[in-house]
Amino acid sequence: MKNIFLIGMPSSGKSTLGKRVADTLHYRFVDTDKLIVREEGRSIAEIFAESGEAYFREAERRVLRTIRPGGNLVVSTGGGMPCFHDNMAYINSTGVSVFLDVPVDVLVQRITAHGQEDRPLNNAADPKLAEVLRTRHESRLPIYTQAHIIISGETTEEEILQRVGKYL
Ligand SMILES: Nc1ncnc2c1ncn2[C@@H]1O[C@H](COP(=O)(O)OP(=O)(O)OP(=O)(O)O)[C@@H](O)[C@H]1O
Ligand SMILES: O=C(O)C1=C[C@@H](O)[C@@H](O)[C@H](O)C1
Ligand SMILES: [Mg+2]
Repeated sequence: MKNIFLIGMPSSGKSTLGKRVADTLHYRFVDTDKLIVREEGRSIAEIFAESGEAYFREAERRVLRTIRPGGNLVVSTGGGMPCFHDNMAYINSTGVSVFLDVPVDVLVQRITAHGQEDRPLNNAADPKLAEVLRTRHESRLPIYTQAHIIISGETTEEEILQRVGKYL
């Protein structure tokens, strides 16, 4: 039994699909953004504004290291988590990683449609949102593509289950 980590850009569906995969497999579900918010007693936007991004990235590093191999967990990571410290190496040694590679145009549509008030680095009101996301996607790809499994395009819970099953 292995942990399953979902990684990818903001709004790629890590939290939504991660919960569904966990329910189907009867695994526990962990969302690292939510763990940090609970631990800190404040929103991600507040953490960034009051303590800065470096503080948030350190909290991510710490929370990630509470996850041990073989925990039967589905972990939805924060969008930037794999790209800081040596988090991607830790993820890959602690479970199976799945990169949800959703096109940036789709991310923009989702963020604009649903609003993401608590996401300081992808603000729906930013007129340059598409440009910002495109640049970030490109710079993060070398890390995201270290995942064991890469699923390109909009995906489903079934596809994730099938690809993980085949990989294992
Ligand atoms: N496969 C999908 N098809 C259509 N909409 C989706 C899909 N997955 C997620 N969404 C929608 O996109 C939005 C963002 O999804 P979600 O919160 O799961 O992304 P995330 O990767 O966890 O983002 P973040 O990094 O900001 O936490 C939600 O409103 C969700 O309903
Ligand atoms: O892409 C990012 O760097 C982020 C994504 C979110 O999940 C949050 O972890 C936070 O808003 C930062
Ligand atoms: Mg999420």
